[in-house]
Amino acid sequence: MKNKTYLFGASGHGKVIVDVASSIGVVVNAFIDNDTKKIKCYGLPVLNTVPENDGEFVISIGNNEARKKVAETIRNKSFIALIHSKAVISLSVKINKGTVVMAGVVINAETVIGKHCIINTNASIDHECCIEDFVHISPNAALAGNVVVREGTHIGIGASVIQGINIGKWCTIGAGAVIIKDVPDYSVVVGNPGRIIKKK
Ligand SMILES: CC(=O)SCCNC(=O)CCNC(=O)[C@H](O)C(C)(C)COP(=O)(O)OP(=O)(O)OC[C@H]1O[C@@H](n2cnc3c(N)ncnc32)[C@H](O)[C@@H]1OP(=O)(O)O
Repeated sequence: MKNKTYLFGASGHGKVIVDVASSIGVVVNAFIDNDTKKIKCYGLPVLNTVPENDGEFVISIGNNEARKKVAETIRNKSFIALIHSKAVISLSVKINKGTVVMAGVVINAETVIGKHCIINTNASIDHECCIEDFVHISPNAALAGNVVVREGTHIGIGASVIQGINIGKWCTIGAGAVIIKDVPDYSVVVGNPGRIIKKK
């Protein structure tokens, strides 16, 4: 019997993941959510407990810290990556479990994407980048070659990062920022050129 597929997090982001799954013929059976008021989402049932039986899971929570907490809570489950049929990904790219790749994404040669990442609509990640676990690359963000993004960092919508840059862990890069220098851990950076406005 075919394994069931569950999305943890009945959210707008979850709806987009349902569409990603559908583009590659994967049927999502249900959402799971701690909010007992949620009964249906995007036409699918919302369960309030994690099914005991076997199944394949994706955590459909946009917030990186929250996604990591859930991943630690249900770490014994089997996670799958979901990649939209209209993403263009080099055969030399490695994408780890729990990660979702939306429509229009391009990922070039020898890039490695960690676990439970979100590579959002139309993001462009060039050659030999290293994207660690729980990172979110927002829609229309562009990373040039050899960029490293450490755990839990959020690259905002439309941000650009020049080649060879290292961005630390649990940073937020603001919408539209242009990153031309390395960014230390826990920084919030905005503007062109990017400047640190605070630490988390
Ligand atoms: C499918 C999806 O929805 S994916 C989601 C995509 N979402 C994003 O990319 C959101 C990215 N988030 C941002 O850009 C946010 O503005 C953040 C995280 C950078 C800052 O948010 P906050 O911490 O709430 O900061 P706040 O709004 O108080 O702004 C602080 C200062 O930075 C400025 N600022 C905030 N964001 C930006 C930005 N993106 N570019 C330039 N300046 C900015 C503000 O104008 C303000 O300046 P001031 O002090 O001179 O008034």
